[in-house]
Amino acid sequence: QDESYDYIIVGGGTAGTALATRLSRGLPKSKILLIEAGPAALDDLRINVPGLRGSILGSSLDWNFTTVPQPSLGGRSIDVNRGRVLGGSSAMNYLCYDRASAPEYESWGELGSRGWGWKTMIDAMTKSENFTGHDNDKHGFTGPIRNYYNRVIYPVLQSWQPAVSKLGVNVNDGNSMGGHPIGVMFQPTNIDATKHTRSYSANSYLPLAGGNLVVKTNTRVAKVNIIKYRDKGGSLFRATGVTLTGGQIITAKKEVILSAGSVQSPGLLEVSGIGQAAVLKAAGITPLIDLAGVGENYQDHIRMSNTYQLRPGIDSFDNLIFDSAGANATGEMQKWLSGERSLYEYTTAAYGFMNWQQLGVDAQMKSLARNTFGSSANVIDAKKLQFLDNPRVPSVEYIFEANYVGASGYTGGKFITLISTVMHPFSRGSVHIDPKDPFGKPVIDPKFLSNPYDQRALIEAAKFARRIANMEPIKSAWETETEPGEADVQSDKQWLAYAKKVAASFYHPVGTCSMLPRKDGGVVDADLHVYGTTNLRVVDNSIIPVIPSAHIQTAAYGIAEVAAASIISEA
Ligand SMILES: Cc1cc2nc3c(=O)[nH]c(=O)nc-3n(C[C@H](O)[C@H](O)[C@H](O)COP(=O)(O)OP(=O)(O)OC[C@H]3O[C@@H](n4cnc5c(N)ncnc54)[C@H](O)[C@@H]3O)c2cc1C
Repeated sequence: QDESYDYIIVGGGTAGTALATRLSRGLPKSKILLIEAGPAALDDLRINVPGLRGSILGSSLDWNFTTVPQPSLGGRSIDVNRGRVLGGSSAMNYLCYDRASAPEYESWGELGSRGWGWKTMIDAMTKSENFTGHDNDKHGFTGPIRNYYNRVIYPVLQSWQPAVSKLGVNVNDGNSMGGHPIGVMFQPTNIDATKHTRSYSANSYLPLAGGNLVVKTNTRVAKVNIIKYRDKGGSLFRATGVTLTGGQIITAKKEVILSAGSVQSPGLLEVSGIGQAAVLKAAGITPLIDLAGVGENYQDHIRMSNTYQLRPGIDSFDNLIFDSAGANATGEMQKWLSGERSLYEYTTAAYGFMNWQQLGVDAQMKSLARNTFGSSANVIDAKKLQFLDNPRVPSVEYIFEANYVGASGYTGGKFITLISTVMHPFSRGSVHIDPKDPFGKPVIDPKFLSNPYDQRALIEAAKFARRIANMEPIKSAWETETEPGEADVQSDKQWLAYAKKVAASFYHPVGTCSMLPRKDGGVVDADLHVYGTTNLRVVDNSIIPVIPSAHIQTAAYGIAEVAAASIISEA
């Protein structure tokens, strides 16, 4: 006999798990099903120990996607890691917990989605937050996701604010979470202050769920089942449920909600008959709704690193990552396991969010952007041009790490790394089903560095990172720039060649089921309903129309909170 539920949520990731929890509490009489392709891994130390962040990349808990070869990156294919586990990418991420500038969330409403904006998102993001600590910043204190400022800070990181501020950049400590991220600062991390474990959707939202939520793990949805029916206004489509990869059909009496993330929600729409007719036909799928935006508008942050070998006697986190069987690492792990203060609590702490004025290249970056995109008819390009005129909106992010995060591989020693990331690259790519294997890995083409602005932005950011590294007190901490190397890379031509060789994703794909008017490439409306359907929504980071200048887990939780409140109020 077929199973049936009121609401089916596809994807037990960051947003999906948060949404399922809230719906179960807000709609206690409804039966809710959350389906996750990966396992529950609530006791997995690689997830729970903050300092082991990154260690499930490439494992069976990672979907291990890659892009198609990127012509502007010398034909390299770039890894696209995504969590395949209950909690999704919130189980795999690097625990950076922050928010973008207010005008960026405001832009969602300005682009045509009524009700969305800074107020909506800050209320929702703080609803999901449970901050431990004292500062004057904007926080939530009663939500499920716990966070604090790292209590383990390597001494070398204390050189960050003094060095960067010598270049004229404002210090913004304890004041960057309320829509004003510009400056140099420490930021929080999503660690539970009581146990010093990662706080993520599976261990922080899900325990709050009601008994009316059923969670199926290790269960993959093949497609959404959709029927056509006639309404007074014409044809509309209705989701009746889902088909699992084994062929089982599960019925949804009220709604199906896709929360499979920016890389997989578009493909689920496509195999279900919603997307560009040409893409669907090539894969042998009968188009039901010809929706041009599905899988388009793929935006991601692009980054590169400058690495510096430390002088003898200056400590770093390296041996805890690269010599995890060594005496220091095993001793620190033992401390963590017995609840003592441990270096394995360390995560990213020191950040900088800057505009081009602060880097001293404002006029040239604006004119390059205008010359390249000034006549673009695309609304996202136009919004990014506006951001360049607003000094509140960061164009570059820096992370200052007390360990090696380079491209050529760790070969021993102690390091600091400056990671430079472009916040609003103009490259917009796509993700679609593979016509030869529609249920297999998607075809991902972010079009990284495919325009002169993005190229220039990355190299100006990395050049400024070198200037920072050469300011005291950072300069006294290191003896050699190992990547890219001052002897090898000096001219802009050399910087660009190096960027093409090493640039990578910062794991923030968005936009592939954008919340925009349909005419502008939208896939969902302001209620997150897929255009042409009555009861099929997308609730995850794929709906974000313009990539924000932040790490984006807070947005995923915020989107889930907004969606939950609206679904509950409509029921
Ligand atoms: C390596 C890495 C590091 C990151 N670091 C940070 C950071 O430090 N700070 C930050 O803010 N953000 C970070 N991010 C980004 C952030 O974590 C993600 O943007 C966010 O978690 C995405 O949430 P989501 O709900 O959109 O998707 P996800 O959390 O990825 O959830 C999608 C879920 O759907 C499941 N799924 C997919 N297809 C199916 C199917 N057919 N059937 C059933 N289930 C399915 C997946 O297994 C997954 O669990 C990082 C991301 C990665 C990958």
